[in-house]
Amino acid sequence: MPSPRVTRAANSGSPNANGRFEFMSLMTNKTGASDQASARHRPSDSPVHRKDSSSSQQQLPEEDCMKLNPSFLGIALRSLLAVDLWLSKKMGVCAREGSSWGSARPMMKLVEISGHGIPWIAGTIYCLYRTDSYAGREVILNLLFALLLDIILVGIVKGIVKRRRPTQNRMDMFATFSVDKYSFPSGHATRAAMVSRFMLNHLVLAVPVRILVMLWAIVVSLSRVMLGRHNVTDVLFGYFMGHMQYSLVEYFWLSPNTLPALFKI
Ligand SMILES: CC(C)=CCC/C(C)=C/CC/C(C)=C/COP(=O)(O)O
Repeated sequence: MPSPRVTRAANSGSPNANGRFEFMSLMTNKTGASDQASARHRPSDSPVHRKDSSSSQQQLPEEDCMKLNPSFLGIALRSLLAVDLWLSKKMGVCAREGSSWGSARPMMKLVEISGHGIPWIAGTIYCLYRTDSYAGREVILNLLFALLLDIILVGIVKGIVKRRRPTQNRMDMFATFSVDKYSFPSGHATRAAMVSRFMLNHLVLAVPVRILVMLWAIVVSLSRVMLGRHNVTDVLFGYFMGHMQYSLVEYFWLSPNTLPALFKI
């Protein structure tokens, strides 16, 4: 004889202490535990597929987790974004002449020019023209390839992401493309990371010069946030992307065999 509790639940469909309807336990009693497990996996028996499941209380815990995860990710991303904006604003100490480190703004703009694409590309073409050694020409040609690749890849990502520059930024940068109204990723950070790694791996440099090259890359990247041009995440991603670009250049290294005409001296 069924217990009064089960009979009442079967008739009324009222929820138990867990908010789960008692007819679930009734099904277990009739068919056994293994049947309950298989019933869970039958789409037609699943609360999600049941036409009359108007209440979200009927959903199984696993499904609740699947629903909560995206919102958890959303909250995490929104929190990261809030920290990013707050930190970037705090670090933008040279964003204006009147900012706390406003007097350092002209020096930061010189650092900005030192990582700009035009001096790097023009300087590399000049060195390519002046170099008469075979090995030197190979290295410089690959540096030129790296710089052009950097401009293209950064332009593509900026055009896809379309993240606006921080509100504290003054758009007074020299020689920009239309995509440079966007801030993600920082083109200066990608270039600084890529060029510094390139120089450290392909030029024979004394230790103090190697340290200077590393410091230059870090200062150029840091200056993007200090000038208010970028958020911290734009620069961090840019630095990472610069390293990835360097690996790409190594992979597709142009040799005298690939471009023989350019190596005729
Ligand atoms: C030969 C050639 C196509 C040169 C173009 C060089 C050029 C105008 C690069 C843009 C450099 C720039 C302003 C990048 C923006 O850097 P962010 O760090 O502000 O993203």
